[in-house]
Amino acid sequence: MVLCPVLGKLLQKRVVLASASPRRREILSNAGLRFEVVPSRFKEKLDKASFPTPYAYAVETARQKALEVANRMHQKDLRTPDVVIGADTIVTVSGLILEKPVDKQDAYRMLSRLNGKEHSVCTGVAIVHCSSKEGQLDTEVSEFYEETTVKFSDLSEELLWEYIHSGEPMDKAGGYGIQALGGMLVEYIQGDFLNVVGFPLNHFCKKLVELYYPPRREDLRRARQDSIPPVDSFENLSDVEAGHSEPAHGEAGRGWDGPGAGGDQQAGSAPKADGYRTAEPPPFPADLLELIDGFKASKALFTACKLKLFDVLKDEVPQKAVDIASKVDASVCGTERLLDVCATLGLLEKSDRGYRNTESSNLYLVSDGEHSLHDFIMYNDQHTWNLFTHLESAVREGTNQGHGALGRKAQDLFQDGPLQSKEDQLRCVGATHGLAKLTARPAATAFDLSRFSSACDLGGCTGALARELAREYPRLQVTVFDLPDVIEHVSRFQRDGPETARVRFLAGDFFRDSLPRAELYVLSGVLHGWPDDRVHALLRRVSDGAGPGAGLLLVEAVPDAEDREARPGLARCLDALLRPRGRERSLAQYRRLLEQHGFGDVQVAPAGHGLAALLGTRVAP
Ligand SMILES: Cc1cn([C@@H]2O[C@H](COP(=O)(O)OP(=O)(O)OP(=O)(O)O)[C@@H](O)[C@H]2O)c(=O)[nH]c1=O
Repeated sequence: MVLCPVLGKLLQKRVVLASASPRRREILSNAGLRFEVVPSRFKEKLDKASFPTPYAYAVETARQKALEVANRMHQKDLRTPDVVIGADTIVTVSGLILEKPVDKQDAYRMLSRLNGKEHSVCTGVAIVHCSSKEGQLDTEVSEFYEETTVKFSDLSEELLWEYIHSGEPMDKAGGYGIQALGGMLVEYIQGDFLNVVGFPLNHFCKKLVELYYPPRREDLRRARQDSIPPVDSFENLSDVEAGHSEPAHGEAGRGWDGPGAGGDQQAGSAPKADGYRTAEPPPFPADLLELIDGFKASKALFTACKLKLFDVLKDEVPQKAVDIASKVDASVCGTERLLDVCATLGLLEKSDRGYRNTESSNLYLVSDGEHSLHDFIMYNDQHTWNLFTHLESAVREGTNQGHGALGRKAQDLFQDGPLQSKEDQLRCVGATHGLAKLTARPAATAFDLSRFSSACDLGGCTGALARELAREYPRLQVTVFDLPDVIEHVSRFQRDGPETARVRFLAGDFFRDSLPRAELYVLSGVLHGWPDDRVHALLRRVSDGAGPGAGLLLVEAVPDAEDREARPGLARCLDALLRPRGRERSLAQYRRLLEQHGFGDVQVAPAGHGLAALLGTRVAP
């Protein structure tokens, strides 16, 4: 029985596996393929340095292995095979290609390099379709590669030698066999297991589908227009429904021993259940597909930031993938793919000379830049990403009570208590700083605050807003009041400027410690993070400390109808559902809060990016 129908396409053909590897033979025969084995005599001695990437080397070696067998069989047998399959597996670590060890010392060197680290296993595969014309061999090669990441545990010398003495490493790329004793060395893998063992069966089947069931021309045309990759599933295919029996060769649709493949399917004219006739296909859902792919784009950005790709590329000089890969300690083929994705997303510029940052990436994505959003991105990767995996239960239960839909886990993510580690704290402070830099200026200039000579920014973090206030109002002295855990990290984010001298930092808890005296209190992005009882407690304290005529400036995201149509508003709307302790409030609710606590004459102004500013004046009690 053949689970993958496309393998049935090969049943009528003379298929040859050009490999001596017992693993490849086993994988393919377990899948139900019938084939002969003719090991290749091609010497694996291509000059590795002449290939732009390790996978290009593996693919070319696979191609040469298969072609050598095809040529030899054609000359000797006079009965040319229909299909010859060649493969080559290599291991790459820190830009170095490892093949099979030549002796035990070599195996030791390889395994020591892999010890405790991640590496890539890449298998190149070539599928050679052969035909004979007037005694001449004609070949058409299709090739691909698959990459899997493997992580080794920290292994002792003793264990490494014990493994080497078992004899297992000697005929295996990288000096180990994941399918046997070597499995014990491996902490985790990402990707196709069989690819590590020596043959990427899943990708092979997909490739056969591509060859034997090519997409209809109209789909190809549309896909090209919309730059959406074709769907690559090999399920639900049968000879009858596909109507093709031979592989297609690119646009030309050339076949080997039958009519050319790749032609259009017969377009029926009967209306289908969805109301469209097959001859008049519905509009291509490009926007929808872009939306479906949205999370991949975010994750690509997160990964590039995590690897600090943008730091490596902050100089103007373009760099090649291979150099970047070694600087970020990642596989060349993986890095190259990620770089290409970043270029497609407009985060990098790609030219013949290599890759380099765009202006905007230099500004926002380099980790130590003044306007860096690196910490904010990392925060999203580590916390928000996880949080959003709970969206379905939050929506089902419709609660943001913390112990409701999300349980303790989500509470931990938004840290009700003290932040867990210094590193976490620093990241949170950096994330807040990056965001505050974006919103500080419009918030500081939403109203004329020149009548105040002192201000206190409660929960003002690194002082991004405080500095903008001090810059805008030359006689204003600003105190930033925040938790000791936050103030501790503030110096990391300070830049020199004439306003610096008028900004001071004070550590304290605004729910417990006495608040500094000031003519203007500022609460920017604070209240939405607290439930009503805490908000009232805080506003009562501010109100008690404020003399008549003192101001209270609130800056908050306000979910009014207009805002919800904008994307940031949408995201915040979902955030609010997921946050365990905070609360979304309308403009009217914030206004009422101010008035309830003795701040009258409330003015409202937009503060940019979906934020609103409210300024109330303390009336005499
Ligand atoms: C990482 C790993 C590799 N291998 C074997 O390593 C050989 C690679 O060498 P190759 O040059 O690609 O193939 P070959 O064995 O020389 O055969 P050939 O195709 O004739 O060149 C293949 O055997 C693979 O299974 C395993 O069995 N398990 C593993 O975890």
